[in-house]
Amino acid sequence: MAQEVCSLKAQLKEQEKEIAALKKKLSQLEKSHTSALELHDKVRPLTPLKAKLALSNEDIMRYSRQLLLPELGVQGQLNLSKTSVLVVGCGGLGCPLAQYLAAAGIGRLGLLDYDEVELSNLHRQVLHGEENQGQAKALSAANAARRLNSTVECIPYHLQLSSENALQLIQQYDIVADCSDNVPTRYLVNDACVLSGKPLVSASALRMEGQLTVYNYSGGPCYRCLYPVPPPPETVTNCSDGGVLGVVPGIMGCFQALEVIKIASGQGSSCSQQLVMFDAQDARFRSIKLRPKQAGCAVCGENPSVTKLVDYESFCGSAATDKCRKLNLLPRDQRITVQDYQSIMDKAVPHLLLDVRPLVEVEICHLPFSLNIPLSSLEERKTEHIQLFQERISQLKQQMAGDCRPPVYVICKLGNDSQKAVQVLEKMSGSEVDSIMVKDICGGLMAWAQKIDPTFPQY
Ligand SMILES: Nc1ncnc2c1ncn2[C@@H]1O[C@H](COP(=O)(O)OP(=O)(O)OP(=O)(O)O)[C@@H](O)[C@H]1O
Repeated sequence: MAQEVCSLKAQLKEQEKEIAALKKKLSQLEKSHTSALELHDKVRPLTPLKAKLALSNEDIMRYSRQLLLPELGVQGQLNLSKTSVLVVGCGGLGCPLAQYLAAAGIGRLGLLDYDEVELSNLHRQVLHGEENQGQAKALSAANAARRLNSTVECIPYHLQLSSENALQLIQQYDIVADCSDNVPTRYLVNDACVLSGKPLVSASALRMEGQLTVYNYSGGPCYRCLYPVPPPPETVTNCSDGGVLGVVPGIMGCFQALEVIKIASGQGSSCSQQLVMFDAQDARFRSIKLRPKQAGCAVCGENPSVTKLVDYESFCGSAATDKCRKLNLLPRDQRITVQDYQSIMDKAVPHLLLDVRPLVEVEICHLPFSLNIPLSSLEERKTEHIQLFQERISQLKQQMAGDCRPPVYVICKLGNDSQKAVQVLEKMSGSEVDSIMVKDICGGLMAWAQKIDPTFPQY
């Protein structure tokens, strides 16, 4: 009895400790979530930004190292303090951009993003920390910018920029920075900037490369002058498909901040009608002259056909929130679900599992006993890969000891490349390779991770 009481008391003590730790964590979380900034979930009119007539002693101390530059000086700093900038997207580009604009003393910073912070963002979205996971990116970025410089007015917008709100929002700012990652948003921001007469500092980053230009500024072209027609959605790669080294958007976001600061302070940008390209592999910047403003441009030309914002998702054939595009290339009977494949595995039905991802992804994770032949090798009919495939099919045939066609199940990350691989193999079946029965596994390894094996890594 006494022993039982002792053990219960010990358990109680342990639980009290856990409760105290949880209370501490809760209060820290509450503090970080309510830290002074009001999160805007719709567009409201802003009061005009007050122009500073002179720098305070504190301003002089804070900005002394940049005030010493003849290119900036006191007037340039005062100009910065009366400029407002809207940052569209608080991700890989938006974070470094907002950080340097806040540090440099921009007057007002609108930080807009519909998304929340995730663990896979942290390698490049440097204003967010581990404790911000699940928090609105706009709020997390605004809190971080304010910690850096509390004299900057930061306005977090937790909303998606759309045809309904873009003009009202953009009209309230002096300069717009496009830090988004999708084609419909690029057209939307461009058109809204042209219709409101605002300069647009635009950048992008993918893998080991980045690009930057300034649109709709000092008589230069707009995005539509260069790209009148959107690219087919299936040709567009984003960071979650193609990957990106965190430093690359870091460099491009800093470059955007530089151009914004030059425009805001009155020095002007030399990136209008110039495309700057950064190659991280060669550590090289190159600059090419772009075509000038086009008289026939649909939005900034002489007789524009776009005089108000349109439906950009229909125009581009993709949505701004499409994190991963799902293609539907095959009929239902050529596809199986991850549950079907699990039962094939459980019943030990003889088959070949073909993983068509690039080797770099297979090294991150793969299912056991899969054969890796990247889609590109199949498309190019790489001899050594085709031979390897043939060998595995012959082994499978021997194992099956019948005259039916050996089943091949094709898998990739999301179920898009696997469908393309099925189409390639279908064409090869019976002529270039032995006759096979080939099917795609719907949703790929990410569906496997979500529906079958929660311990399988999601990347
Ligand atoms: N129309 C839009 N309105 C508001 N925010 C947008 C819009 N389009 C894109 N964004 C935001 O722009 C940011 C772009 O950041 P980034 O390119 O680093 O991609 P990400 O979506 O965070 O990353 P990942 O693709 O790895 O999930 C994202 O946070 C995204 O939510």
